[in-house]
Amino acid sequence: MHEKLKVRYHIGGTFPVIDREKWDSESCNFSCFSSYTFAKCEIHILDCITHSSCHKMYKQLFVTILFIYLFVCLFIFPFTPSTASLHRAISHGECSGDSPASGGGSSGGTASLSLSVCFSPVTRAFPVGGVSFVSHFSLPSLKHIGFAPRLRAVMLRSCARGPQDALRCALPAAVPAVCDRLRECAARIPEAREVLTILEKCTKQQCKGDFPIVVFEGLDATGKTTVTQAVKDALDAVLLRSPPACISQWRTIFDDEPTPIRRAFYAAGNYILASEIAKASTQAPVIVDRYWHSTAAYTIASEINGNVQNLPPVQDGVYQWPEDLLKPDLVLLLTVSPEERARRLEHRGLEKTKEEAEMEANSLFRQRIEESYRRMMNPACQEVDANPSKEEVLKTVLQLIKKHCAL
Ligand SMILES: Nc1ncnc2c1ncn2[C@@H]1O[C@H](COP(=O)(O)OP(=O)(O)O)[C@@H](O)[C@H]1O
Ligand SMILES: Nc1ccn([C@H]2C[C@H](O)[C@@H](COP(=O)(O)OP(=O)(O)O)O2)c(=O)n1
Repeated sequence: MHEKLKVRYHIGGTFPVIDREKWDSESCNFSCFSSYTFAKCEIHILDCITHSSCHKMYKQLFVTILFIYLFVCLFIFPFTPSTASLHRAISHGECSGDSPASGGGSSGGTASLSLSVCFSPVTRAFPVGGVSFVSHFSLPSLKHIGFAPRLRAVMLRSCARGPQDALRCALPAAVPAVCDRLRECAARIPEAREVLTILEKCTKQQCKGDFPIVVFEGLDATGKTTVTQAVKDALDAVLLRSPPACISQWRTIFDDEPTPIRRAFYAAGNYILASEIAKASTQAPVIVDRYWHSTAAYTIASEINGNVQNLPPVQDGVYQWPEDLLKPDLVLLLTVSPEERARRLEHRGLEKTKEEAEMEANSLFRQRIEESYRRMMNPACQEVDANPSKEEVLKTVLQLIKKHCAL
């Protein structure tokens, strides 16, 4: 009964109407993508109610009472939500921490934050447009769904409890979410402000040119650098890599940060890269070494523990390409056997990053990354067996590019 609802929110703007078919009209349950949207969902609910087909008088009366109610809650009750009190609200069932959204339930770390919608004695008394709202929030707890900016930080900490919630928080899959995350840490990490400035300049030009865009993905030492260089030479293409050069000097700083900040950096890198890709694709074919699929696959694999069964189910929203990010024409996933990869890593002899060391020690982590890559959608990855020699891999890859792209 829980439908996944991607909530778009516009604080202070015009509120979109919720598609009421997405609602479970019995209990008014819905799922939202992240704890960020928690407070804002309430706004949608209001909007939904005001746009419902209920009798005009009912509507006006309801809206008036609701605004009085909110006014009282926001200004009469002390507005000091604490992590502890929010936890209390959650554990008392006023909002539930997990749901069977996307079919995962709370098992295997696939639950997402779901809020049982909550409007009170007031809405309970008003069955509106056939939808009777279940009262889950008591009056005092309404202060937790206010509009103060600091509430968002509280929400973020408090609601990111299950692995799936942590995953949603860790993977900012749209420019506003990336910007928010960078802004949140900019006071502590000045480089975040620099990334933001570059990002804000870049998000405008996102229209691709006529030449194809081909992305190469895969674990470390699967041969991406080798093959992308060879393809660039063979096709006289432009070779770009993520994170792009203009921000890669700050990579070591962000690599030492907690996952949500670290991934916000890589996500920002993808959006910045997108504008470089767009520009380059007007001149020549573009070859890209890592892009969104890397950000998503590494985030998912590091936020979920255990074996691949614990990953969010196939078709889950985390595997979707962000709507506001320039799409490539083809994504090739290079895979090699663990033994061959180990041989190549040893042969390459570079110092291992913390993540690479973890990958060597933990083959499950490696498996989770590869499986996440395989589950990515729109565009999905086309797998390439990269075990053979460099020449053979290049030949296979060029054939695939010719087959899928207009060249
Ligand atoms: N097809 C291949 N066969 C054998 N060795 C390879 C092949 N492709 C790459 N290598 C070697 O494996 C190592 C890792 O390759 P690299 O291109 O740096 O991988 P990545 O960019 O994916 O980390 C390098 O030493 C490279 O020369
Ligand atoms: N678009 C990108 C690119 C890299 N990342 C992350 C994923 C991993 O944590 C590292 C891997 O980068 P690394 O430079 O080691 O990759 P190579 O195998 O050297 O090409 O960077 C990302 O999240 N998003």
